[in-house]
Amino acid sequence: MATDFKSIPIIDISALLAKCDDPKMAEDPGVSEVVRQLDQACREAGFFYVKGHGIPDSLLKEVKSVAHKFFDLPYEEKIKIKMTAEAGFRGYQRVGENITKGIPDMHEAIDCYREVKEGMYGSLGKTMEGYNQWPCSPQNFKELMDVYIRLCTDLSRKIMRGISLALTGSPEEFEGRRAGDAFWVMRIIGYPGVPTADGPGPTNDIGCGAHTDYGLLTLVNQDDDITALQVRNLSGEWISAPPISGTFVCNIGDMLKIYSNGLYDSTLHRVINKSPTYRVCVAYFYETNFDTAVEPLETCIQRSGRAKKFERAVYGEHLVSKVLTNFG
Ligand SMILES: N=C(N)NCCCC[C@H](N)C(=O)O
Ligand SMILES: O=C(O)CCC(=O)C(=O)O
Ligand SMILES: [Fe+2]
Repeated sequence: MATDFKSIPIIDISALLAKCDDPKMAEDPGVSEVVRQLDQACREAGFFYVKGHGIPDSLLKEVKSVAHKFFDLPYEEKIKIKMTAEAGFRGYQRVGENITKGIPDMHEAIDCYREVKEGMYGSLGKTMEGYNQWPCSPQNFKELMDVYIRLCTDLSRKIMRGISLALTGSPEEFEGRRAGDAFWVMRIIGYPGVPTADGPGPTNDIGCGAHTDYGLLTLVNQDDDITALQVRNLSGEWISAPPISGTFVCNIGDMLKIYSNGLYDSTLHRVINKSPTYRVCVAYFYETNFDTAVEPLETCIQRSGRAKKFERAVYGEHLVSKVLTNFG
């Protein structure tokens, strides 16, 4: 459950990463300290920054820089990779195309998903079947994103081992049939700056309306210098998550809320770019296996000292229902 947090904690996870695949990791004092901080942040805010994550700052910056270059291209160029239902909702969407709670979001984006081959998940996976669409320009776009996705997947798996220890005492609860074959989503997002006297700008200022994320854990790589991401605390105040160079902003998704029986919540957040400058964010979403049925973990039911709070949900069904409402 979220509390009345006023700021979002920063966690140095290097000690966790160092021992992450060691069978005795749970006994390591450095790991235990990271796990304690993860648990506190997840209970209090559902949001935290991570540093000491091992992904080079130069890569974080390059990913945002190619995103800027893509969004700078003329519309005719960007629309060459237009998102369509036939492509499994992969590709470019223009400003206002994504809908949150009935209101068009003032962002444009490229949506990417783990590949879903024909028939892979039967009728459950049909909507998401397709291949990612990559722009020809900037030239190294796909190669760079492939590397980035691989590193984010590995990092998320390791953070989830820490979260698993915090919730259950075992590092492995989110492996195997739960998330051993993790589905992932990546959104490369651009938020126009506020209108200026001499040019067109967005028609409202909500870059992305209040929402929760869908899966287990999100890694947000946001532009330096613009504060736009806001997180809602228990009293309904919006707390800013300003950029901290070299870090990821991490947050909990709906599937982890269910697994934890509400010990951790998928916190509401939104994006408002009030600056005159165009803002880019690359959000990586680490999810369960596509066809996994998610339900509260027994240890979490016990620890939360109450009955099962959520019904089982199939991640793929949750994703598909979101995608279909996002794009009407
Ligand atoms: N894959 C994720 N988490 N995407 C987040 C997008 C949030 C906005 C979307 N229209 C919504 O209402 O969910
Ligand atoms: O732009 C951001 O900082 C966050 C975007 C976000 O919340 C999302 O895409 O789910
Ligand atoms: Fe989000």
